[in-house]
Amino acid sequence: MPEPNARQTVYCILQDIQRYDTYSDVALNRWLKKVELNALDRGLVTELVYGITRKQRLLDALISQLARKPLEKQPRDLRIIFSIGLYQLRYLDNIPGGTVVYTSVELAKQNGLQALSGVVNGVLRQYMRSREKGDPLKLPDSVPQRLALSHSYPDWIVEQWLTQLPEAETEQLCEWFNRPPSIDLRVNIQQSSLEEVETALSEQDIATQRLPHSPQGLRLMEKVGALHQLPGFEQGWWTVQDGSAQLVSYLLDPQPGEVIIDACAAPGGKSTHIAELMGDTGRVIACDLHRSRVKRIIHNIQRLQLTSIRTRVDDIRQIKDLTGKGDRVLVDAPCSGLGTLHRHADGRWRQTPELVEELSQLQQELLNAAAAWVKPGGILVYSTCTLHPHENERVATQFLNTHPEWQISPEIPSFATPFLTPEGFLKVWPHQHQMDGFFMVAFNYAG
Ligand SMILES: C[S@@+](CC[C@H](N)C(=O)[O-])C[C@H]1O[C@@H](n2cnc3c(N)ncnc32)[C@H](O)[C@@H]1O
Repeated sequence: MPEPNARQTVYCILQDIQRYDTYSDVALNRWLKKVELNALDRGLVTELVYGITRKQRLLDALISQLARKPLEKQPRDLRIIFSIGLYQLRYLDNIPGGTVVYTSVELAKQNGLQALSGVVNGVLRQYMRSREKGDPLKLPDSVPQRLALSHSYPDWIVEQWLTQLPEAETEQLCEWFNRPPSIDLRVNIQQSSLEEVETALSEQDIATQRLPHSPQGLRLMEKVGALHQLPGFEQGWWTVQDGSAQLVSYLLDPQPGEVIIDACAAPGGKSTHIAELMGDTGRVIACDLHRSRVKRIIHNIQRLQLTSIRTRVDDIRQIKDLTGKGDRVLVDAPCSGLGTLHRHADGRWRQTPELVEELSQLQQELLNAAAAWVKPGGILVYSTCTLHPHENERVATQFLNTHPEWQISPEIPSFATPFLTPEGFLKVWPHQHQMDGFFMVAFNYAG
């Protein structure tokens, strides 16, 4: 392998992603551990890998428009070099065009594409020339395709959003998910307080802002390095959890001494929040299908020094002994993650309408199974971090249609008003509320 520098590292990472379908974060972390780069170069590698992964559709369209041969007739590794060059020219204003062309041509020479280095030079220079007359990217007329291409999403995702939002808002949402994600903390009120965490962070010059809807929430206002090195992490003063995910436990509203069952609990973000809200009294039963993921719950419980949570590895559809045992039950279901696309650079390319339908079926089964665990008079909360109605509104409506003894809880907590839909569900839209996309609903058992 040629000498590792930032762009060569990006090339190797994108090759791994392309050849072995590796997740972008997995490939990035593996390579960043392997090569020695300074902080500036690590930042550039991260920006290029995530940025190119997100913008691959747009970059492919540019390559097809600028190169003589269609994309599928070019060597696969050439696409990587074009992408690295074009992404820098289009999005990284601080890197001079000449540097981008030179380093891209060098990449071609060093990676067995010597014969094509002239093509790399030609395509990148052509992009720079045509940009002087306007955007070289040609866009289709149809609204969904235009939005999908110009913000680099698959058509079906944008088409889906357009069924729920006006065009201008859909565009805002597309832009929102292309921005770097913010990081929110949830303060563990058993071990610390908002004020204590704010002070400890500000002593290290880390600015925070309180979250308007989450009483335990703080947003980090600038980029920080390794989160586990921040003050209070080892002592269990806080957990990383987005503001919208924090709302779920408030909707569940657990009371001290109650029995709460968290049906899909790993890695324990909501189970631990529930235990904190109950003052670590009563019992939280945290179930999950995967043993490896349950280990992560246990790890989090230990760090947060909570004693009221018991874990259980099981497919919740097979569990019989919890029937009628829960005062409140949470189903934070596995989902397509379409509300957290800003956190997963390849999320938009990995999901498909078919997978959404499979998930919708599974979600229905999980909700039906967990409903049997609620005591008469109890509460059942269903939540997801997706914005697809087939995983949200449709699952909830189908549940109500097939379970006449359940209704949407008529008591709407005051924090919930901004998110309330006409049907009585709560939906957090990122471009409106500046948080991850989330769906949640509380049901009352009247039986
Ligand atoms: C969205 S995640 C839960 C996140 C968690 N509530 C939190 O806040 O940290 C969904 C979880 O459902 C689990 N799961 C999927 N199918 C399941 C099943 N049949 N039974 C139990 N858990 C399941 C997955 O392993 C995954 O950990």
